[in-house]
Amino acid sequence: MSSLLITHIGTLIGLHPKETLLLKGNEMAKLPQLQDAWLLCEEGLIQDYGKMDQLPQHLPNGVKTVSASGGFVFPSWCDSHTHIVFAAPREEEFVMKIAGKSYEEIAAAGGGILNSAAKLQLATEDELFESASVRLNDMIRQGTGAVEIKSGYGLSVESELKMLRVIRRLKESFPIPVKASFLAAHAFPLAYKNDHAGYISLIIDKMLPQIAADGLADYMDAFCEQGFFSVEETDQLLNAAAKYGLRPKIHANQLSVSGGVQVGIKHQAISVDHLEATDDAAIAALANGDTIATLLPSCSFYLGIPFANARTLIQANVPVALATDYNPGSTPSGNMNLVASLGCIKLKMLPEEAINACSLNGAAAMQLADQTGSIAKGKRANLFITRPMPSLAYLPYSFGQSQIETIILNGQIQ
Ligand SMILES: N=CN[C@@H](CCC(=O)O)C(=O)O
Ligand SMILES: [Zn+2]
Repeated sequence: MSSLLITHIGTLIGLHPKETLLLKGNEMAKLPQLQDAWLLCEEGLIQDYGKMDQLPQHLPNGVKTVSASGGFVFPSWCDSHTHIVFAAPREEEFVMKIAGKSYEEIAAAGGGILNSAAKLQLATEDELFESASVRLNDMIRQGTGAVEIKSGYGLSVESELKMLRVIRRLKESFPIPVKASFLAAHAFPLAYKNDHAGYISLIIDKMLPQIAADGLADYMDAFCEQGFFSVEETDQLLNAAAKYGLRPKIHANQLSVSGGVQVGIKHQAISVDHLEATDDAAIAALANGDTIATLLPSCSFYLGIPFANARTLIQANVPVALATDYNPGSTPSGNMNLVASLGCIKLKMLPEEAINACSLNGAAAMQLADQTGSIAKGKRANLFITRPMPSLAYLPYSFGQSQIETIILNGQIQ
């Protein structure tokens, strides 16, 4: 693999020590930087960096040089919560929402997750791979350099496995780390509307053993929410997943206080995600722990539901990550730049906090913080170069616009 030297970096962002794998509390506002810098990538990894006035005399043979022309260099965004494998968009529900229908009302009318599941059953693996690839390429162009993708629009043995095989193919085909979460417990399929125990058994007895045997999932997910999966059902599912070594990353407290946070922590969840409806008991359960609160502000924005209380979580010394939740129903957007902006504008996070939440803590929410999410020697060289900007805050301030000029993955310009 070739070497790449980036010169004339206005500001190099995110220089956390390599051993820093998770940020909480006051640490979240610390984002070490270096001005007037260079950075050298070799064999796909960050080899070294320093000040421009100390540019090394001896560089690797055949090194390619690119000037950042005074722009900032950031570690790539780490998007730790997405549902980008789906068969069709749902813009008809967008129009229903404009006309005043709630997310729950649309789901009850046969829309929502079941609508996506019906369409996914008819799609081939190739079709799903092609459409998810277009989405993932768009996300990469917007600065994402690591991603988690969930199943959950299959809701049958065959279709859940189909989704997970598509995610595996994305893993094998794209130059960024991809993690897979198994989310058959996303909604009860129509056939099991009145037989919840039957669907839970299907997941535990038929899906999990095959998925584990084929190594198709890294994590277990469940939508723990009124009208979806109860705390008891989630508990049962997470117990079963633990037998296969699958740790949880779960949907908790999105539409109501569901008890999802506590059941997630009981099972050593890597992250509990959403938390738009979080109460004091959930914050107390998370306080000072290592379970990451993954907040999804573009979902709140799109659905018009409350925004999670990031400030209280940070004050309670909880590690906070931000992710897109890219999916056809509640968040048809995979733009992490917008997520960083909404983190600042709506969650009142400082730019440094939002950027850490979109990078290092996002990586931690996929157990990838040892290889990506910050600029450290030996880490994967997944980076982006921005236009020259007056300050760090300018990136989230200029919401809805991209400042990104160049994407570098594994030390190679894309
Ligand atoms: N809340 C559950 N799952 C998704 C939405 C899925 C859908 O509406 O298709 C979410 O995270 O928002
Ligand atoms: Zn989700």
